[in-house]
Amino acid sequence: MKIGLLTAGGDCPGLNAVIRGVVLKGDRIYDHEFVGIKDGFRGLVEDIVSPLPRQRVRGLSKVGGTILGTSRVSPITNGGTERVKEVMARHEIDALVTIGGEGTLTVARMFADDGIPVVGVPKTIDNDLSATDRTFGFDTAVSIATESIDRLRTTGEAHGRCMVVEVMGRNVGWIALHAGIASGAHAILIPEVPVSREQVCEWAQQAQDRGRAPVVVVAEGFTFAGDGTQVGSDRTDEFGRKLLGGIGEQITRLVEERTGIETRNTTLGHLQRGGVPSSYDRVLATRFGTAAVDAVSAKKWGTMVALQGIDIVNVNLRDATSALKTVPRDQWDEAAILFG
Ligand SMILES: Nc1ncnc2c1ncn2[C@@H]1O[C@H](COP(=O)(O)OP(=O)(O)O)[C@@H](O)[C@H]1O
Ligand SMILES: O=P(O)(O)OC[C@H]1O[C@](O)(COP(=O)(O)O)[C@@H](O)[C@@H]1O
Ligand SMILES: [Mg+2]
Repeated sequence: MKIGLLTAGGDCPGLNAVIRGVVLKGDRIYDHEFVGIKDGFRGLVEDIVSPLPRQRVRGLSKVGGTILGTSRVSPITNGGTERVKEVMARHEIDALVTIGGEGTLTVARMFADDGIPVVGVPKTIDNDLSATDRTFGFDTAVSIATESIDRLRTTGEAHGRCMVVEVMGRNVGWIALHAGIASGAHAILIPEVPVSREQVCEWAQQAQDRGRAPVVVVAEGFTFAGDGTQVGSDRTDEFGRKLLGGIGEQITRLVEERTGIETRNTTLGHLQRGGVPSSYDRVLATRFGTAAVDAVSAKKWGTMVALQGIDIVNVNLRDATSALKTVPRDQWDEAAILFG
């Protein structure tokens, strides 16, 4: 079989490990041939396809980013599945492995519905995909955020300041929750649980009153109770979504104005996505890659590889994309007992 690989959406530590896993097992066990599709769906509609022999994936499991490049170009609004079928036919591609988050996998589902042979691999630092217990990239992002918060705490303590840390998480607060718990934050603010301005200031004040330098971790998609609108700029990504960012700065000013505690904001941004994947993410990504090529070989079209417990399984793309995996309220409540 000739198999086309692409990575789409925001990049994520572990993408290269998946590519390596697919190609190595596909070459050694099934004698498949591989091609790389450049920059996600852009390469599929603009016909940018090149050979992906096993020599190209050497030593890749520890390399950040993606050798294939990524983008947020939509194939649906750029020629649709007819164009995709045309490019696949020109290169005699029998099947696709699409590696991406909920957006990419939604597109993969549309492809499968239209008869394109496709298997999905879930990726996201946000950990917001249903039907898989974990996605690779999340562990790395949480480690980077935790280490950063630990560092911010010591400088905050030296100056007696409140430190606000904005982490990624457009729709869900998994990174904020895990990094916040790991680093002992005094408040963790996530999109799933709007909180009032008064409550945030009260937590900061309580920590200060106990002689601590307050640490507030906020996911970029958090909104104050009653506000509803996420903070971002008027710029949009390639898919037209507002670029988020700025809630950390808003909280910083709020806490300083209302409590008088000197406060600083740090936005971690793309530091959370760059660089080498953790060993956990390398292992998960490699397992996903080798399972994906098994699924292709077994013609399990319209499915996605997933982690359930300690097993890698195949799930229907429809189940994986029907709802986002948000932080359950009781998990946030568990952490909130220690706030302030
Ligand atoms: N419902 C949709 N209809 C058409 N294209 C979509 C849809 N959802 C996602 N896409 C395309 O897939 C791309 C990847 O999705 P995105 O959410 O950006 O990344 P991720 O796959 O990481 O979630 C989007 O930028 C967009 O071009
Ligand atoms: O700066 P970019 O590339 O637009 O990405 C920002 C987004 O990437 C993410 O980390 C991951 O989003 P996707 O998984 O949808 O790519 C979001 O939390 C964040 O809003
Ligand atoms: Mg997405």
